[in-house]
Amino acid sequence: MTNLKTVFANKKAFIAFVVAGDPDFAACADNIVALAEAGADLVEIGIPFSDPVADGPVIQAADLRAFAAGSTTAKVFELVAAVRKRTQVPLVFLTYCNLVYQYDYDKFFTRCAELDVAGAIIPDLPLEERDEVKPIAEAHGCHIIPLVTPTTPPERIAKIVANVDGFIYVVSSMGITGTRDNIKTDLNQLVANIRKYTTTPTAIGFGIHTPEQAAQMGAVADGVIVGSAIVDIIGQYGREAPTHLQDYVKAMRAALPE
Ligand SMILES: O=P(O)(O)OC[C@@H](O)[C@@H](O)c1c[nH]c2ccccc12
Repeated sequence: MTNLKTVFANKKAFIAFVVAGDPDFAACADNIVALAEAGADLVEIGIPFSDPVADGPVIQAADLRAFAAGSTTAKVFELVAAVRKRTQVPLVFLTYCNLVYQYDYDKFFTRCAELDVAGAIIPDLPLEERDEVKPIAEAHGCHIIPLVTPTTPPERIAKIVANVDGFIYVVSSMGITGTRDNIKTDLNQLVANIRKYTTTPTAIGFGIHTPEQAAQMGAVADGVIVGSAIVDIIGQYGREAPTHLQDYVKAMRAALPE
């Protein structure tokens, strides 16, 4: 099983997000391989969900393309199996609570372990319910990646990051996913608050799309996460997406601090 520590070892991490099955399963596998080859250190695979409450229009549209291509959780696991024949890039899932619950926690993380998926980001899993699933994930060697937002109070940050490894997802801004030109949160302060309680790496996501932002956010945290900008390239270029994705990832990676 991939140790997520390696993702952050001796470098800032570039983390790319795609929606599984967007625009179809074959193209999605090619896109993930292209992202990995261009230097993405970790790929977040979104499992399409009918009510993606934290997602903006770009990712919602990708979910719809994936559903039109016949996406189901079982097919997403098949996609990962196909991807695993082509790349060993570290992978995590991003999806919502109900989907994992419905698939069955133990079955879900058993499959993850078999396919070397290092964990899951579940944005609607509250801290209060985390113990329902975290021990099961960990029994399979998988991480539950927690999220900290600009309004999370310090006492709650302490609880959220306790006994967590993998990484901490630092949400840059309130609201939903989507590119933003202005990120106003004091992320130095937010990351400093997190680092008071843990040495687990941090990665900032939500809104990041330009090399300038990658440079700025990469100076604050241990990694940056880009979703909507990548999904937008996939939506725009279809089958031609891989070369465009590679150019984009190379430019973003090059902008990250050493
Ligand atoms: O799309 P953005 O603004 O680049 O943000 C990253 C994001 O797409 C990815 O991590 C993500 C997709 N869906 C989410 C739901 C909640 C939190 C994070 C996510």
